[in-house]
Amino acid sequence: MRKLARLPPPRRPFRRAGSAACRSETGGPRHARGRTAVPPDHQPPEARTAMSAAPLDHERAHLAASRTALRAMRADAEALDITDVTANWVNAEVLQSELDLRIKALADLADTPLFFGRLDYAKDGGPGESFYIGRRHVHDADGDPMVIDWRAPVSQAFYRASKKEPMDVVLRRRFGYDRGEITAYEDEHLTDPAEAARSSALLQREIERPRVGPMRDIVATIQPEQDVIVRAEVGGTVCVQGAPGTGKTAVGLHRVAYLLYAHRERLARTGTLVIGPNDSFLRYIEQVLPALGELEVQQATVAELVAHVAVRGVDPAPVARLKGDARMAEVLRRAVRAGVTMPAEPVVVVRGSRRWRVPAYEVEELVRELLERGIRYNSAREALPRRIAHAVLVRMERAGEAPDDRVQDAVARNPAVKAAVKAIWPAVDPVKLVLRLLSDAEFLAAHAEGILDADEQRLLLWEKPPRGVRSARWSAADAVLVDEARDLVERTPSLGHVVLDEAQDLSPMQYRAVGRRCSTGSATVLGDIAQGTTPWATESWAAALAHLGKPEAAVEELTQGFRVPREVIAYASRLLPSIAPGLAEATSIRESAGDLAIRGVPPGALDGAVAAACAEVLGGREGSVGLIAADGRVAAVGAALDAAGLPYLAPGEETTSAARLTLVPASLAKGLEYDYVVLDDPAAIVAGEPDERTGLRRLYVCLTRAVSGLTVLHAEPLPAQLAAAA
Ligand SMILES: Nc1ncnc2c1ncn2[C@@H]1O[C@H](COP(=O)(O)OP(=O)(O)OP(=O)(O)O)[C@@H](O)[C@H]1O
Repeated sequence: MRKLARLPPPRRPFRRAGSAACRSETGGPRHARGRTAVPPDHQPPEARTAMSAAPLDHERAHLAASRTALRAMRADAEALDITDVTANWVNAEVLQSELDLRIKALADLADTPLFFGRLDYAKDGGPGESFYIGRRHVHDADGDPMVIDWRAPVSQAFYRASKKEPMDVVLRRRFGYDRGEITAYEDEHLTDPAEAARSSALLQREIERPRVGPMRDIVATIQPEQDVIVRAEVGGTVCVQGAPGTGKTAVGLHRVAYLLYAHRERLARTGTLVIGPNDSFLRYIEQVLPALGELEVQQATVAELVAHVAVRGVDPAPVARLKGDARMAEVLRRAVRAGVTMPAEPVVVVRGSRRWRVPAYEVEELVRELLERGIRYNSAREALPRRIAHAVLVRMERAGEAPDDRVQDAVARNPAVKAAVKAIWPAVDPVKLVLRLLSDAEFLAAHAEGILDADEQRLLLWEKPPRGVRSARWSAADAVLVDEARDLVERTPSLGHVVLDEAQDLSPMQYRAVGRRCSTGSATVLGDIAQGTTPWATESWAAALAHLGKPEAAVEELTQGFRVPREVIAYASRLLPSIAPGLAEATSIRESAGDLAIRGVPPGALDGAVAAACAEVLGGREGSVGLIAADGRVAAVGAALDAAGLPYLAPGEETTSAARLTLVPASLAKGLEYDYVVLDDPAAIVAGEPDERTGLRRLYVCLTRAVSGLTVLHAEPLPAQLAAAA
């Protein structure tokens, strides 16, 4: 935890009340107890035979017993008296807070199924062991498992076993729930050649459940290709390229939960961090890990990680792009060491009646050696006095003295040595250094020579140099430069694991900033090249991973889409040839037709039409509704909603069954999803960005936020790439 102290204070610990009720209220169709939740005519014969009451009663009894066992585990934890086992109050405090976390983690959430699956194995040709798979481990009074944690090795087969590779499983059973009660189950006999492979209706129902509130966990329905990423080794960095809605964020969060389970001690020491693009996104995802019992994960934006200066300025795109260029790292490296000056005078140390003289050329050798070793600036600065002291000690020994370590320490602290070190290796303030680089043309030229051309150097310089650190209008990219300079001076502590979401938007210098926070750990890098909407967005994962310092990372691709209906993703994918020519269109597990409506309206009638479309959707459908509009149109459509008497939320505010409409500026739509999306004026969204490709990418992001349907309204002609589809 010490290392985490360098991060901004823990953000909203993963806690929030109020979503549970709304989840159960929108938990899908209601069915009588004991009946499967899947309409009978959609069921294969195997599922229908599984509807008989007896097995359901058996499973419900196991659920009730598991709940009782969980309550007993919690009561045990609450009853623990730690006064006798702790040596002092500090230990007691630490132990008590761990205990409190455990008690919290053992809470039984009434509407969250304690287990969602069952695995049966065979033994000697007869029935063998069977395991219930759930969100957390539950054991009975004898310590025998009632429910196995989904992250345990045993549970892997639940996600990966198939007819082709049954992994010794004879039966996989999935449970359907309604408000915490088992209402259905579905069996797959993996070793039965007569049973045809089929897709799971329960799985489909779970995936298609209307969305309200923050992101949910997907433990019950993780897909085999996702599971491979979730359970990848902690030592290696994994990069996931995936089209919108393929589950990248979900996979990243479940990976953290998995790693904390499999390597809890190590990661508790070193820490884990989830990095997201903005605050609304972080609020949207913040409940997933607590729902999985993980409360100790930090989350931050890149801007928060590098908040060493107050950011008040905005760079024009070409300037920001240049400041984010990896070449800036070399300019900074040179500038940080610029103050190192070779000595002109010997160092003379007086001790008692003797004077010891280390000639200038010998001190220079020591300095050069430290420079070549490439250690951090301050480490070298700390090492130099000891090196000089060592040179003095050698002379003492030659003169017949027998100095010990204490003498070396004393010499290193001698005023003459200190003064020499101060002159040779002066202290560097990273903020002042960057300030000087951006305001002093000569200083910049001296260190950028051969790296940046004259035009680039001009671009970097502030038009009017600020008077000091406080009055400077620092930009977001400047803060990253300061972070780099700080790391050159003193090593940034590394965490055990970092999940970097929406990674495609980072500049090379931002990748470096994230990379130093996992330099001795590993990372999960998630993104989609087609959704890159910054002027410096990465064009290739190989380049991004190299800047991150993890060039060896494996790049996996997810192509199965869980969010966007087929018709909508096909429409949005019309943009792909213009925005990311190499990328394939995502598939969709959502088949239903009629999810897409494109409506042209007369000029002047757009605002009213948009409000009317929102009212129509709110009246006719359940789930959340997102109205996405170009940032410059938000005020106008907001006024239209007000006029129509439609209250709305801002992104990141939690939707509930009573407040389902959110007005989302296009710039904040990334990573979010809404059950139904009304999209205002695509042309304005494109025009809101500095260039057409970025505009089309922004539009691609906005078009792919919908879970069950999308209505596009436009008064201006649609962008040519979309018009073809319309
Ligand atoms: N295996 C799964 N089972 C059920 N739902 C899933 C599964 N995988 C993903 N989802 C759901 O699909 C939706 C999209 O997932 P997610 O936001 O993680 O996708 P993404 O790839 O990060 O999208 P984007 O690129 O748009 O940010 C979420 O609601 C998520 O819960």
